Amino acid sequence: MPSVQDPVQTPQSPRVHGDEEEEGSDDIESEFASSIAGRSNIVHPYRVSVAESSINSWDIDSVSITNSGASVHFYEEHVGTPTNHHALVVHPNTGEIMRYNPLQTRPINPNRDLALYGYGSVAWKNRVEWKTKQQNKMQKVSSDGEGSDLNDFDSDCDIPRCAESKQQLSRKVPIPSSKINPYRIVISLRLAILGLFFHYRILNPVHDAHWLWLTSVICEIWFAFSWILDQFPKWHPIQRETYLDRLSLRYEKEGKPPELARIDVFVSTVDPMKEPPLIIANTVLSILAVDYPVDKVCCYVSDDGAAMLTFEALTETCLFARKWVPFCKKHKIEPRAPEWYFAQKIDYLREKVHPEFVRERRAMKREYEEFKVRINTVVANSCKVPEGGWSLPEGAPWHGNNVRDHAGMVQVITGNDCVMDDAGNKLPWLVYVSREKRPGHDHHKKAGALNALLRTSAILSNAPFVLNVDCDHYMNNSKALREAMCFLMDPVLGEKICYVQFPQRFDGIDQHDRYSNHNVVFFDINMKGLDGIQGPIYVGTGCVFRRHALYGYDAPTATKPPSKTCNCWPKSCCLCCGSKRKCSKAKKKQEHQKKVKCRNASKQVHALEVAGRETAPPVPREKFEKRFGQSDAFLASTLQDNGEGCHFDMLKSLDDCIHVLSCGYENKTQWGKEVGWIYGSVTEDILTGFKMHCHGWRSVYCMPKRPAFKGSAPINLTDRLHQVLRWALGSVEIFLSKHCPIWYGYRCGLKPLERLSYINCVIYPWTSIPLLIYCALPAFCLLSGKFMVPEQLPAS
Ligand SMILES: O=c1ccn([C@@H]2O[C@H](COP(=O)(O)OP(=O)(O)O[C@H]3O[C@H](CO)[C@@H](O)[C@H](O)[C@H]3O)[C@@H](O)[C@H]2O)c(=O)[nH]1
Ligand SMILES: [Mn+2]
Repeated sequence: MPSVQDPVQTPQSPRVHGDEEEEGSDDIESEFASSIAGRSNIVHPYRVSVAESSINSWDIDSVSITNSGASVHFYEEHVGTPTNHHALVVHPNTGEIMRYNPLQTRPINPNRDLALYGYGSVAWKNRVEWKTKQQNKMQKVSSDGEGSDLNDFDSDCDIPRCAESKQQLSRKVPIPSSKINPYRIVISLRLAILGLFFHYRILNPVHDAHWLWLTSVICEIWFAFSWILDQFPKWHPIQRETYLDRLSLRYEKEGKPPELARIDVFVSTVDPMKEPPLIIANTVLSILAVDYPVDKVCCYVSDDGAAMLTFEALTETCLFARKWVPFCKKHKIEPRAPEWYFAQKIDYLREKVHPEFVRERRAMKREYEEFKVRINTVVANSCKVPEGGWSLPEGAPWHGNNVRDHAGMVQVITGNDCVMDDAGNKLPWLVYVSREKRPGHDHHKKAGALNALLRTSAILSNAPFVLNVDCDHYMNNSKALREAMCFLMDPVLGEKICYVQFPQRFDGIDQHDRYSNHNVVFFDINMKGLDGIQGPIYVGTGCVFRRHALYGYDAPTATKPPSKTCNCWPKSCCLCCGSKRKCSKAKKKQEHQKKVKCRNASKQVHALEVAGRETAPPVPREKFEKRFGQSDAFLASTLQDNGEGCHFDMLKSLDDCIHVLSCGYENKTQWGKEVGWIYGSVTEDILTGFKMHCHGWRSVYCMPKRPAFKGSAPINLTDRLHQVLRWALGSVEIFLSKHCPIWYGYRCGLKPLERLSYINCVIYPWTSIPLLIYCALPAFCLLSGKFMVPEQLPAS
């Protein structure tokens, strides 16, 4: 029996603002009608198709038809079902109460060209037919023009360029000593005063109120300790500067295909009511329009809500991207999330903008308004879930009808040249993924979702780098990926870097930042300090990872041979070469590794790697399976040369994807323990970054002048308190787990000061206890008539 969802009670995803401006009405029906009038070529969702097709209709009849003209037109009476089986809904336009038959399933937009929904497990279209069509299309595709206008620098002369292309891609910018030294002096002074203070406190107990004195001293010691934990990692902050032009010179040589590394972008969403589709659409659009070679970017959206609304919104987004992406690239606009771009006011006269741009911008703004109307329509329609749930036009039910119990879904919405933009260029891949959910399984929230994406993307695109963003964090700087590559692709320093973290910046926060959403001390001071030690902690979004580090491998050690024998990534090097010869360097390394005491955190990795080298090929499969699970496709991908483009059989890959998305896949594997995002805390981000640092990796904090990502922060007190409480609980979970930085991972790659800062991260919620007690002490003093310091000062 399918679950019954009462459409009257289903909360509606908030409507987007701004779409009423142009149409002069706040009414969905009229928005819809006027947009139809303006754009006859757009296929619109349900309302019209309902009137046209009685088979797929909503079968809604009016209960109190007083003035039923419009509604009768839209909602047809269903005679087959008794009226007591009908559900009641309020008509969005007239406000009258309607009935509709909930037992009918309703397909997603049946009028749209089915190919636009892409290709995957939720596709109803004949797969073979689709494939042939795509192959024909692929043959017609001319080479793509992307990458030529990516950097605006002058083409002065070639010789300096050559020299420049060999230079480092980034550098540390020292913080002027005039700034940092006063800070250090103050810290030292405070430390000295603290010493004197405790000298006095400990040597002068209060004899008639010993417990009062002792409690207060314990609290004070705790405060001093947590202050030290907080200050010391800030001792040596650094800043960094990137050279995007050198990156381009090195990896985008004229006349050659760009050699920039491929990157998979992970966007996670869970609840379309809390994370409205328009927000996700903006994030996805900013990613699709990124300033990076198109065939090097794949965007994966993980939908833990398995919502057809999200899926539909993404297909709409993909349609709009065909116009939006060429516009962004032509005019090099920032940011590439339309909502925020159009929110910027441009003074055309003062900035002397070209009239053609003004015209195109206006036209694009209109397109965007219409896009918003379409998203609103999808949102409005999604509130009327029929009892049988959503269905696909061919009659099969939508897998996600039961959010807690459904099969995995993968749908490549754009990809394999399936969708070109209006300028005739390819669009980056956009893949919709919803992992399998079954009752009784622990799905591990965001970490579980990201691990599922990590496996799926390994099978489909297997890019060596992975960007992770929350669905409400759009890319504010279209060069953000290039910024990250200045570190990760640096020939000297790059190999040791596991991730590049960008600061979290937020829009829409009140002027005084009353809930401290900006977290200035953390993002502008602490993280810079950590960058001077071993690297910033991972904060869950706006972070570009090395896939290899996510697989739980150790950072390359200093004894690593300086040059690679093949064009592949460390560790898997020997495996993927398929060579049986054991070069002397490799032997030396093995011997060295035997001498090195096995690192606590990575015993299995070492075992696997050493075994892998000794017997390559074949790879010791059982060990691999114990670590990564049983998918052949996934195991093969871990050994693949990451520099290669992806060639795969779509049909076979989708089956493999469904396999790795299944909820039992991680059983008896190292996923969430040593591999991928680590489970065991709601702040999976801190834990995951911590494990990487324990493996000896370094991370980098990148703060481009134009903020790389911007997100939405909670702007009401309840949400903010919930968020802060969740973070604190996450820290407590880590503190009480085996991964507590106080005792975990000694004799591994974690530097002592970095450890201090992680200890600070997991210990801070406990400060609430001494704080509470300390605040209560004066009350006790009053009640007991005693005091916590001796009442007579010691005789001098
Ligand atoms: O079962 C789940 C739960 C959450 N998410 C996604 O996880 C992200 C973060 O969740 P949210 O509820 O927005 O948490 P916030 O407190 O706003 O997020 C901050 O804190 C989290 C925990 O430290 C980090 O993971 C985030 O990146 C960071 O932005 C969102 O994109 C969600 O869609 C899932 O995909 N599946
Ligand atoms: Mn969030």
